[in-house]
Amino acid sequence: MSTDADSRRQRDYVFVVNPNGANGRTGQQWKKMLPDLKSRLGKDCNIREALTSAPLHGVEIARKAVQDGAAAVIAVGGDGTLHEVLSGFFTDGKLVQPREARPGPRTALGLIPMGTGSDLARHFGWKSNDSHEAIDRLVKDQRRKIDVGRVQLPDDKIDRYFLSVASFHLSAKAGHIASMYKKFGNLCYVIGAIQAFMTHENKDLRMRKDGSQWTVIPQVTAACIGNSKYFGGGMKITPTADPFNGRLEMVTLTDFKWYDFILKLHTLYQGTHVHLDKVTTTSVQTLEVEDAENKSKGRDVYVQADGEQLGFLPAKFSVLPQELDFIL
Ligand SMILES: Nc1ncnc2c1ncn2[C@@H]1O[C@H](COP(=O)(O)OP(=O)(O)OP(=O)(O)O)[C@@H](O)[C@H]1O
Repeated sequence: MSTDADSRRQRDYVFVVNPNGANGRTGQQWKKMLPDLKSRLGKDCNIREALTSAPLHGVEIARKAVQDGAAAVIAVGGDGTLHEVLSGFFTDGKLVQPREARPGPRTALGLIPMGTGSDLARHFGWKSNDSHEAIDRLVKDQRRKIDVGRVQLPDDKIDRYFLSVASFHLSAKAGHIASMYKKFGNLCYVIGAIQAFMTHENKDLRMRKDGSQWTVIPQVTAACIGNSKYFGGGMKITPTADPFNGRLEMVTLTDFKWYDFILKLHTLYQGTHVHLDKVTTTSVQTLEVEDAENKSKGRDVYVQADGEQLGFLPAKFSVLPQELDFIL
């Protein structure tokens, strides 16, 4: 039997805000939008505000909210904040359960996009930094089960999940460098790519797709595993990825030289790079990857997901099909 306390808790909407996102703009915009949010949503649910105090704090806040039986946990910030909140929903590849069984739908994930890149918002055609549009979505509360990508690294401290794109080698190193230049807005991704290329070497990597035979892929420049289409602040890197089809789209760039990037950069933004000779595409449910030259100790092939640097190969990528209620 449900109690008054249960039904109140079911209506908790927990907003996980990164006050330092987008160079501090997220915190300012959040303060501005709060009165509108309270007046449009506050009648039907309890608005709980939780500001992150450091990287990875968002994982903890989200996990506790799911365990407490919140109706929704909403990431307020960029793809990095969304990545943390999403990762709080899972442990060991399974959805975290509420401490006490309760009636009603499971906790849903929502997003108010206010980051630098906001690549997941781009996939859905949502505007970044448009609080009115974001509140509309929360008020309508249309939920759909979305696929969730998972990345497992032997050394990573936490379980990692992604909704946009995970990748390794040049793209991941570029993303890592870009994160240090967020004050330049979307230009940070160009700076990241140029700097990463200066010390980059294409590498032979061993890969195993969907549990089949291991194969060496020679001279890999970068490989991207997309649950949705965009990364790097608007590059349409996995142009046919669909977060509702139960699979991940993999795009591998091999044997790229520095001048290929200059000549072909525009194709990455248009999504037409998949037609180039040095690019292959496939769809996967799991992918295991290791450095063919230096199987266990190599710390030079970077791995990222949703723009967050996670560590280095070896890594395993997989999809949890239609696992999570997402507010569209
Ligand atoms: N309170 C905090 N102080 C410092 N860093 C934080 C804090 N909370 C979260 N972070 C870190 O800030 C990073 C970036 O956050 P976020 O994604 O919200 O903004 P962004 O980088 O500007 O946007 P995008 O990821 O869309 O480009 C994440 O790596 C996250 O771990």
